[in-house]
Amino acid sequence: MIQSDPGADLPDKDRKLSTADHVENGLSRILRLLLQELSLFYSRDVSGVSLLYDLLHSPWLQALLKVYGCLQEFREKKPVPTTHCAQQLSREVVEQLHESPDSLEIQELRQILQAPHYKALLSAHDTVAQKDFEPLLPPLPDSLPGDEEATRIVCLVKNQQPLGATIKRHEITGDILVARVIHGGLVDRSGLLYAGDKLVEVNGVSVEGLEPEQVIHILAMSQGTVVFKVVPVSDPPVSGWRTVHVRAMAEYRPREDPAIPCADAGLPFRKGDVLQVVDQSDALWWQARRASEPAACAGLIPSAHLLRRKQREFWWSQPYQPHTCLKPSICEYDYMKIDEKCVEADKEEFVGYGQKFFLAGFRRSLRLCRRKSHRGQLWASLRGTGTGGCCTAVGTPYEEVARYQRHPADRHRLVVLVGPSGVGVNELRRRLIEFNPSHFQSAVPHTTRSPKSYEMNGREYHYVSKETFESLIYSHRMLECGEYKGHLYGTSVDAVHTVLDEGKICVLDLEPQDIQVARTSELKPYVIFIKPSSMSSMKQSRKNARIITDYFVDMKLQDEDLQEMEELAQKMETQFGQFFDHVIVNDSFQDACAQLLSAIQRAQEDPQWVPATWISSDTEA
Ligand SMILES: Nc1ncnc2c1ncn2[C@@H]1O[C@H](COP(=O)(O)OP(=O)(O)OP(=O)(O)O)[C@@H](O)[C@H]1O
Repeated sequence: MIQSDPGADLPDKDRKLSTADHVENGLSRILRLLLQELSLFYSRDVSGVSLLYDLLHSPWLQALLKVYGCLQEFREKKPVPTTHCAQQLSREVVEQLHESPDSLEIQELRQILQAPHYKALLSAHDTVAQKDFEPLLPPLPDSLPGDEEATRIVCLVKNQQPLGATIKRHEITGDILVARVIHGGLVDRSGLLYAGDKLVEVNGVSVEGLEPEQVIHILAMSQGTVVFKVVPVSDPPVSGWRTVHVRAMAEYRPREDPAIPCADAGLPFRKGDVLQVVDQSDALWWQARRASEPAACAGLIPSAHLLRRKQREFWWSQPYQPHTCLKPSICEYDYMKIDEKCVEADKEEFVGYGQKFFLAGFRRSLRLCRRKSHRGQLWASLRGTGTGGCCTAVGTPYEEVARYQRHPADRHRLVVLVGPSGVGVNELRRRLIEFNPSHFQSAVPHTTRSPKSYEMNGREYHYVSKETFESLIYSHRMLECGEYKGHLYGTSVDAVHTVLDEGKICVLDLEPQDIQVARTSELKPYVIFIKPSSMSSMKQSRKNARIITDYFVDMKLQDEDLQEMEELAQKMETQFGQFFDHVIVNDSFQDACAQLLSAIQRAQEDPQWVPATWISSDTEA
């Protein structure tokens, strides 16, 4: 039917037409011929042909092809305008029509020629014909004083957003200068003002001798278009900064900072927020936006140096407080006393998938040793944290981060659960492992106490000598450790590796002050904070809950315990929130379990922000 050469099968007459006219109306012609051929099939009722016939016959396609044909024709002809002054010609015609005898046709023609859209059409025609695309600038005056500074007039149309620039007064000259241009703001997007430009006038008002606040007032009062007269800076700053992503390890509230150059331009952030730093050209104030809002206008944040200084000042201004943020345990009540047997006798076996599984790392002695405020001199001295607790008061304010997505062939990331005592960390971890023991597992802890008759080395614990245990601490192979009833207990990095090397996901619970020890490129931990729900719903959901303390097991939760749990959770978040990758509120068990499962899946499969050093050490390795 249709060949690549459309004229090949045509009779001679048509062939001639086809070559002669193909520029003029090629496609319409092909369509017409196609329709002719289709009409044969159409009359024979061949299936699908009617659809094609109707489509090709449709008026819109015909009109489109006509437009296409005309455009092609004019493209070939390269038309030149008959006149460059169609408007003038039209005016003359209208005048002459006034003098002509009146008739309906003349009235109609006059109306057409005087209609605004027709006049606009002729105006556009003349502009194109005269190639008049540039605005005409007035000629420069002949006698320009030699010392006159070149000025620039900048017009900006204000919308609801701020202009996105700050100004300052030059200390010596008193000039009002643009101090900084905020990335992504109106001024930045206009590309017309730069840091260092000198303001001469704002909306026709001279700014000479004015204070920056007075200039701001003029700007605030102006509506719509703002006109600046500026002396441009001789070398506009070139933005050559590499954009970096950082995790805020501290909190910042610009409204409460009297030192910020412009509180409105400040970007508030909380611990753990990931920020994209777009400008570090100023030693004190950087520009950043939230990583989750890449299109947003940037805001001012203190530089790392400045924030560290602020942290130090704040720290010294605080009255001395013993580190009460991590209480050893919940209050004691007169329930069943712990004896040596119940300390060790947690439910550690279960049957799942037709197999018998053993739950290591759930023993009460291990959990109790974690809570002891006295965590051993050796551990404390190696960690440099005294008795543990609020060690991160002054540290790196921003941690550089990068996107990391685990390769399916790589070892799984360690999953760390953290939460105040009694919130349900243990129960959630136990349920997770019972849900799929071939996928989730806990690490087998170490202890210096001797094994009981029914225990097996490497099952309940790795039983080691005190010397071996201490050498593990010295060589930084212990993730956590504590002392209980004169024995050392702890979890080693190697025990975690054993689980990971089996292709499983290792799920640990750690005290928050131990998270930093686990934060290595080797383990790439994903930290989930388990948070208590509101007091009222906890009172409902925890009616049958039982907790253990330093002295009692199966203690019923009282209102004071719930209150204490809530306070402790707040303290943990305030102090260690920067390390939490995810937060789960443990209200209903079912929901919390489902959230835990999906968070772990995301951690292992989706891209996540991790410290940049984890990635660089991977690349170097
Ligand atoms: N969402 C929940 N709804 C009802 N009960 C819960 C919920 N979460 C936990 N519990 C119950 O609360 C009690 C304490 O839980 P769990 O032992 O897991 O706390 P924990 O955070 O591990 O603290 P600890 O380390 O002190 O044991 C248990 O009896 C548990 O069954």
